[in-house]
Amino acid sequence: MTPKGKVLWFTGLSGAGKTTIAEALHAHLMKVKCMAVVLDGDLLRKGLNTDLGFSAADRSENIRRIAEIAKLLVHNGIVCIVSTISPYAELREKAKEIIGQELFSEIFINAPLQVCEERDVKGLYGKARRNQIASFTGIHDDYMPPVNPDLEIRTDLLTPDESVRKIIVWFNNLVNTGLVGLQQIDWHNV
Ligand SMILES: Nc1ncnc2c1ncn2[C@@H]1O[C@H](COP(=O)(O)OS(=O)(=O)O)[C@@H](OP(=O)(O)O)[C@H]1O
Ligand SMILES: Nc1ncnc2c1ncn2[C@@H]1O[C@H](COP(=O)(O)OP(=O)(O)O)[C@@H](O)[C@H]1O
Repeated sequence: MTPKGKVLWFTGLSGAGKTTIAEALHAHLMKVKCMAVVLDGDLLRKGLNTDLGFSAADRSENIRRIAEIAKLLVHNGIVCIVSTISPYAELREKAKEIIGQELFSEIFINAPLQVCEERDVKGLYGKARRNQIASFTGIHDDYMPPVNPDLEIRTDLLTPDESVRKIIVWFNNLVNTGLVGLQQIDWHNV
């Protein structure tokens, strides 16, 4: 079968669990010899997207660039785990258009704002509440939850392990029904 990858597009508030789940899922996929990469918005903003801030226009450009990279990767049969807030429905629609509907799955990493704020992994919610950072998603800027995501993970109700397991079960089902053809690494024949 021709390998066809998949873009697993994680969306959710800061602190919802996107990075934690993306890294664990990536580790699992590599363990089972499936070529996978993580594109993390926060990390890309330190390099490729260092010129961008958090205005609506900059978030849109951020998502456009990430979607273009994901498109290149997925067309080479690579599973691409995208981990960005991508707060507006129109941004996620645009990403889906760039990548192509059948290669794109939207995964809502969902925890209520109050839970994310209590976690405050990076201290950013505290800073946002003190107005030390502007346009913070959930505080001064909107987050529009997906209406009909392909999968929703409630990280306030599940442990990180349970969350990753739920995605793996769902993903394995896509593979078994032929909707994803994996690019497997055969280290013995490289
Ligand atoms: N104003 C504001 N709003 C939201 N997030 C902020 C902001 N300033 C900095 N950060 C940090 O940037 C990370 C989000 O980057 P993204 O590229 O995912 O954002 S977006 O999709 O373009 O909206 C986000 O990372 P995560 O916490 O991993 O989601 C934050 O750590
Ligand atoms: N089910 C879960 N899935 C992922 N993270 C969880 C879960 N339950 C609690 N957490 C915790 O929530 C925090 C999420 O942080 P992080 O992954 O950086 O979020 P994000 O990338 O969305 O900003 C971590 O401290 C993680 O241990």
